[in-house]
Amino acid sequence: MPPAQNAVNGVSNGNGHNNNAPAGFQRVGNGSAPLNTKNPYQPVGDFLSNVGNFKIIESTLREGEQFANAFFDTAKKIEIAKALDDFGVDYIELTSPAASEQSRADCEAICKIGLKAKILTHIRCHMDDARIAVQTGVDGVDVVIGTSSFLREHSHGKDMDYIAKTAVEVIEYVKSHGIEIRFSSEDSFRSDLVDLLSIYRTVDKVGVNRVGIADTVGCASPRQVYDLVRTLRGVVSCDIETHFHNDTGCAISNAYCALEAGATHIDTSVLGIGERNGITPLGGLMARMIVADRDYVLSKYKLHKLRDLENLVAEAVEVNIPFNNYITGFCAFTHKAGIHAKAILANPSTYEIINPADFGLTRYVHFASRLTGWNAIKSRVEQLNLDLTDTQCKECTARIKKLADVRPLNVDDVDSIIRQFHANVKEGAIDKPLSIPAGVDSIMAEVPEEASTRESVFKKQMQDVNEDAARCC
Ligand SMILES: CC(=O)SCCNC(=O)CCNC(=O)[C@H](O)C(C)(C)COP(=O)(O)OP(=O)(O)OC[C@H]1O[C@@H](n2cnc3c(N)ncnc32)[C@H](O)[C@@H]1OP(=O)(O)O
Ligand SMILES: O=C(O)CCC(=O)C(=O)O
Ligand SMILES: [Zn+2]
Repeated sequence: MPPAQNAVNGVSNGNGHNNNAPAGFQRVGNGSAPLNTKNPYQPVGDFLSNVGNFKIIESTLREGEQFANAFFDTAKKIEIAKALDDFGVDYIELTSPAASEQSRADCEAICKIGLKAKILTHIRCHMDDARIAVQTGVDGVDVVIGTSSFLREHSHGKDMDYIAKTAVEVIEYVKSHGIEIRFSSEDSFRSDLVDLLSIYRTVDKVGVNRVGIADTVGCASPRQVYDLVRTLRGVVSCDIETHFHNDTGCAISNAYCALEAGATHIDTSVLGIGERNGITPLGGLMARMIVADRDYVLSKYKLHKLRDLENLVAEAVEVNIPFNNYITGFCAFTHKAGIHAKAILANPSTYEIINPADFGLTRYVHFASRLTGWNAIKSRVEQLNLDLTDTQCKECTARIKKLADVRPLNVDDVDSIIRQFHANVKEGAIDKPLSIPAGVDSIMAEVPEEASTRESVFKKQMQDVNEDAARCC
């Protein structure tokens, strides 16, 4: 193992977890955390908060199928359902069996696999859909109907009295088949609050298992979410599910605020795929929640399967994983600036709130740039099993930076400078000018201006780092 790995792995956070979490990091919400330990990242919590006790309704096979690029054949749906189940999601939501003959057949097929996760299907608030749904073998039915004036007028044309009457009919019918039932108002945040609370109270009284709040157009802010969920928590006794679109970039924070306010279930999809730019991504939610309650998240979800799960779905819908994706983006755990690199090598908690190892991933120190510093270069020198004094490392770093001021470098360039510098030192010829490493010119010639190509060049460099076993830890 290269010395730099020891340097990083040897750090203790002093809280009894070998997790590189900030000192004093403590679990909250389970009654086991010492009350006198203050954790600055501790969620704002009270007895209604479910930040440390939530369930995931995974909707890649329902909301995700509404993503513009999605087409899942039966085999792919089964593969994704099994992967989600293996990851540990609590529920898997499937497209309405009323959508098409194949949707119905696929729903039945997935119900027969015998997964641990409960299987749900998602239908309109209509007896015709309910009749089809209960025949599929699902564990639960998610019923939805728009309650905002936009949707009441332009989508289904029904008033609140009709909605309440039909909702009660559908709920009682589904319940009579011994199947779990959820009632949700579509476009909840643009609906009248009195209408909303009234319909939720009605369905709660007839024994619905969950009510759902949906930010269908992605307009809600975290504070609005908190307020609505907290108000609803005081009105119904059943569970509260929430569903957040990401049009204005709040899907993860809204999910988190919903849990703080007392919601019990969060809808997700892998990579956030769904209508328009989608909903709360499963991986992003995991990133948020592991910071809030690491023990709970690790006890429920196989986080090291996240990358494969995302790759599976990304391939199925023919998209790339974004470079800045939560957790699995190619530079999510790469540290570049010298100040960061030095501190990371001393203790990863300095610049990381999430431990990549929790997700089976690795952190990297990027040292082939003019922003590098002698500590990063020293670590690389040690990885290369060379011996240079600190003063020599500083001199070598100065030479690397000089070249990096002129052109982009890759790992081979830096290694070549280090090796040549080392050879000169051993020859006693430290002042000998370094020749420009072979290949730099041709590498430069291959680097066009577009950021996307730069990303792929950097990606390749990071792969090289990986292959060279130059991992930080
Ligand atoms: C916000 C969301 O993502 S909700 C979930 C969206 N999911 C889907 O739409 C599933 C895929 N959809 C489909 O396959 C089709 O739209 C079907 C089978 C559901 C309906 O198809 P069609 O009968 O051809 O109707 P179409 O799609 O053109 O219009 C929607 C119909 O549902 C009605 N409707 C819309 N929402 C609801 C609702 N929540 N509850 C009851 N009826 C509704 C509309 O009034 C309209 O019926 P109408 O044409 O008789 O007025
Ligand atoms: O059923 C729900 O709660 C959500 C439906 C949906 O996808 C939405 O409103 O965006
Ligand atoms: Zn949605």
